[in-house]
Amino acid sequence: MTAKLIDGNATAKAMRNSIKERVDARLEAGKRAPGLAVILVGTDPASQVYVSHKRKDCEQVGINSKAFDLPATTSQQELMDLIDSLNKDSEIDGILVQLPLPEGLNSDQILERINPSKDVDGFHPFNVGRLAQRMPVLRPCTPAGVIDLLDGTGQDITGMHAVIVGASNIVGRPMGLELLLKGCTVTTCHRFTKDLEGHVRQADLVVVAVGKPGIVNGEWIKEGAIVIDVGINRLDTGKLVGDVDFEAAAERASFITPVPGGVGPMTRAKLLENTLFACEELHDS
Ligand SMILES: Nc1nc(=O)c2c([nH]1)NC[C@@H]1CN(c3ccc(C(=O)N[C@@H](CCC(=O)O)C(=O)O)cc3)C=[N+]21
Repeated sequence: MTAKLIDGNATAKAMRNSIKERVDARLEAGKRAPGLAVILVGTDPASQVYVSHKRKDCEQVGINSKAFDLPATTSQQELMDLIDSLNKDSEIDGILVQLPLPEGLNSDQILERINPSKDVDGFHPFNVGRLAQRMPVLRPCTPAGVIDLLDGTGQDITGMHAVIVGASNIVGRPMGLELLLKGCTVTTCHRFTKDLEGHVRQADLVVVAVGKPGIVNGEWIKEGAIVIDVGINRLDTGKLVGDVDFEAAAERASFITPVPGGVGPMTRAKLLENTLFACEELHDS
């Protein structure tokens, strides 16, 4: 392997430590702890694991997490009412609705109900619009975490041709906005893209967020390119892998994120940072 590994675990840990210090300083100054409401609807096992991680992360840095575990039979109206009450709750700085929601619930309508100042996922159209217009407030956690990882490499990505694979609302689209803001020339590929290989071969920076192991062949990576793998796929063997064929990509890349231990831990750390930001800058200032 010739690529340097981008260590998301270490970067996330340093970020949590600094968040903890800032929270402790608040408490010493007699201010309240930041509060995060974590809402889980239904019993999807993967979602249960993710949510329990997020709650532990909060505990570790001194953020008060308030758990709402709702049955899969919860109605749209009940969930909307819960959001309304959390929007009004002065102890709550962030509201996280774990996705995907069970079938029958309209997640777009629910996410749009969250007060934009409590939208610590950065999914609300207000926050996406602010980012699109170069005035970010709360930024989507995964793309913002990727930017921190890129900053950590010490490479200047200004003017790079960035190719994003995947155009979801939660990663691909905001990732393009973040990279534009960094001065990249951005290409976004998606299910209708005709020559994925041709685009990836041109990229100085590749960000892959599809959720399909091997969607990017490692041999497509240009010599010296930076590779960011957002995919998290559990194989039948139990092994976690990303979307990029890691071994072959690492032969060519200059920097590459591993899975696990790359982007995932940063997504979680950014959620904590957004919650503290909402508390200090949007609610308690
Ligand atoms: N409202 C909402 N916000 C989210 O941010 C959100 C969501 N819903 N639904 C699900 C996805 C997925 N997601 C992950 C975050 C961190 C890891 C993570 O830390 N992964 C570890 C591995 C953990 C393991 O071993 O399973 C790693 O990559 O090293 C994984 C997945 C956030 N999501």
